[in-house]
Amino acid sequence: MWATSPAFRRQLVLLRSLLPPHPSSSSSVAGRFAPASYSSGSSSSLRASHAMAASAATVYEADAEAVVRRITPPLDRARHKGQAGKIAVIGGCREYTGAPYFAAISALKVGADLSHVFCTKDAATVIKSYSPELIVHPILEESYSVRNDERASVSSKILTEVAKWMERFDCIVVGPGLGRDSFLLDCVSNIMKHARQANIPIVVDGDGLFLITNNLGLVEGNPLAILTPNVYEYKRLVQKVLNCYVNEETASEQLTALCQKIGGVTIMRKGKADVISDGKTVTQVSTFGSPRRCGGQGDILSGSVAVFASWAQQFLLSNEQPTEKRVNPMTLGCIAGSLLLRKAASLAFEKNKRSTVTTDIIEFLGKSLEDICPAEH
Ligand SMILES: NC(=O)C1=CN([C@@H]2O[C@H](COP(=O)(O)OP(=O)(O)OC[C@H]3O[C@@H](n4cnc5c(N)ncnc54)[C@H](OP(=O)(O)O)[C@@H]3O)[C@@H](O)[C@H]2O)[C@@H](O)CC1
Ligand SMILES: Nc1ncnc2c1ncn2[C@@H]1O[C@H](COP(=O)(O)OP(=O)(O)OP(=O)(O)O)[C@@H](O)[C@H]1O
Ligand SMILES: [Mg+2]
Repeated sequence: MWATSPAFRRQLVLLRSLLPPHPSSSSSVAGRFAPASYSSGSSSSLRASHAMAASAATVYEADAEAVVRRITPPLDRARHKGQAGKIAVIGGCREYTGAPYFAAISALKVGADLSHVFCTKDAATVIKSYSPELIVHPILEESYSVRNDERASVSSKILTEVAKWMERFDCIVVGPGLGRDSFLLDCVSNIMKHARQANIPIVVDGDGLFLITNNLGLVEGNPLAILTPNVYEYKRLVQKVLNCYVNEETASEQLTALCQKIGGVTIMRKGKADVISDGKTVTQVSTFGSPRRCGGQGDILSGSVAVFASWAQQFLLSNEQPTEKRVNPMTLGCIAGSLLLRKAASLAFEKNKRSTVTTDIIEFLGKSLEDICPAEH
């Protein structure tokens, strides 16, 4: 049984060791963890359901605020530009310019220093006009703009152009507003392979999930890959990988199985609660956000997760925990990103009610982070 396995116990210890000591510190696991359904999400430890004796896919309610506080780097005056993170979004085509913009600007608003967008030429001018803060590379091409006999050379030119930048990025987000053009997706597959070789963490969302669902080799066995499926994207993944339908009664087991079958990846299944697994533990963030389901919230999430995942990696590296004792930084990134989006959505809804849209939520990312983790303390 996973719940009683040494690896499971190690994960519990790791999650605890990352977080600050609990005021009512006790050696018992029960003193530190509580069933997910009892959790307010505001204690200083990660809470779990049914403690150690629980079933294989026990779901933990993360103390997401503690995670955010822990991994967010201080605003150290000695730091230079770039040290708080350089993020790239691969997405943006004729149809979609909002999604890559939301993801890239959210990365900046959360605290990254630089945010790039690699998109098609059609999308680039539009995205630039939304914001001068973003660095926009109009390099992707769709089938309609490339002759058959030019495809190989255009594809290799695109890869060369992105590869020039790749090593500088702390995380890339593949998919928001990417579209599903076959030539463009082939080029993006090459970019993903290159990112993997360079050990760059990668958040796969939107049409990036469409791409990998049909080409699992792009993420198989990659511990630096985070998949953030919505309800449709999850359904497609489960059907493709597990060859069955989504079953809510065995939801956490199914999520764990999905991660294990793909191998090594972290998956955040978005919904009423965001449920996160790396195939070993299952954690959820269920802090209430907003009842508005306007399009684009997943894009904010992917940009935010990219920043937090890179901060979590840095945090764990600089705190020198032995490898076998490390919490998965990708999981921490998902937990933090989910909480921040939900807090911002809640504040935006309080102000705008039914008219709340994605840009309103982005406006509150700063305040939400400030409330949890003040810039000056
Ligand atoms: N403001 C913006 O720019 C925003 C842009 N956005 C961007 O939109 C893109 C799609 O993401 P989404 O979330 O709408 O697709 P999703 O929920 O999987 O599917 C819903 C239904 O639609 C269908 N379908 C979708 N795409 C299709 C296609 N190309 N061609 C054919 N069918 C397609 C799909 O059908 P199925 O695939 O199941 O057959 C399902 O039934 C993605 O790049 C995202 O980032 C969003 O982030 C929101 C804000
Ligand atoms: N039923 C729900 N109740 C509460 N929050 C939800 C619900 N569904 C989604 N969310 C929140 O909205 C965020 C975005 O999830 P959603 O399923 O809308 O993604 P998406 O469809 O990929 O979004 P996008 O329109 O950006 O593509 C999730 O992180 C989650 O916090
Ligand atoms: Mg989406």
